[in-house]
Amino acid sequence: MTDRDELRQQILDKAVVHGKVVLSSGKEADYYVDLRRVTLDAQAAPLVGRVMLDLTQDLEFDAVGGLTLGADPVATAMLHAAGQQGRTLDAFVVRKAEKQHGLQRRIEGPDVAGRRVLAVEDTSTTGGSVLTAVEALREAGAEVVGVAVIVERGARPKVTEAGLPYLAAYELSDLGL
Ligand SMILES: O=P(O)(O)OC[C@H]1O[C@H](OP(=O)(O)OP(=O)(O)O)[C@H](O)[C@@H]1O
Ligand SMILES: O=C(O)c1cc(=O)[nH]c(=O)[nH]1
Repeated sequence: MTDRDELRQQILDKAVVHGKVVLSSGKEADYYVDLRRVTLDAQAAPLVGRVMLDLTQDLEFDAVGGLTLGADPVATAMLHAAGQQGRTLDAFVVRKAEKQHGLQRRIEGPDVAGRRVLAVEDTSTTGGSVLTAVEALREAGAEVVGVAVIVERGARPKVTEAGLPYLAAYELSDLGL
């Protein structure tokens, strides 16, 4: 089995939950893809790193991250997978709001100013979360080269309208949703 097939199976086994849920946008849905159960899973997380690096191989970037919390383990999985391939890739975390104490940073990790960065998400539905991260990254002086998600749940038009390449490892149809 390829990494992509294996990760797809992990998502189906561990992340897809059927039932009424309220989404981040406030909209209701009949199913949820709880990718934290995959990105924080010992067996699945290394697959996340490799699949997402493979997905984004044509983009040039040297740091990866997104809006906390869903994006965080995606970024660190990519950092570790890149290291195993002999490549240096930093990660960062975009806070939902600037920290009020300490260094009062909105983006944590190595500085992103002047660097080419990739914005990631576990899943993107309206694109609101990832575009919030993109805005914060641009404000911090980073060049956002694209957006990559594990599961595309509807955000593609909004992200591409914003002029960014949008890559998804899986479409809902890949998961039978
Ligand atoms: O495309 P959107 O409509 O913005 O929805 C997708 C977002 O929703 C989830 O996070 P959530 O807002 O539940 O927060 P969390 O990551 O802190 O759990 C998910 O991890 C994405 O970040
Ligand atoms: O839109 C969301 O909030 C959302 C959908 C989904 O399937 N999974 C998730 O973590 N968030």
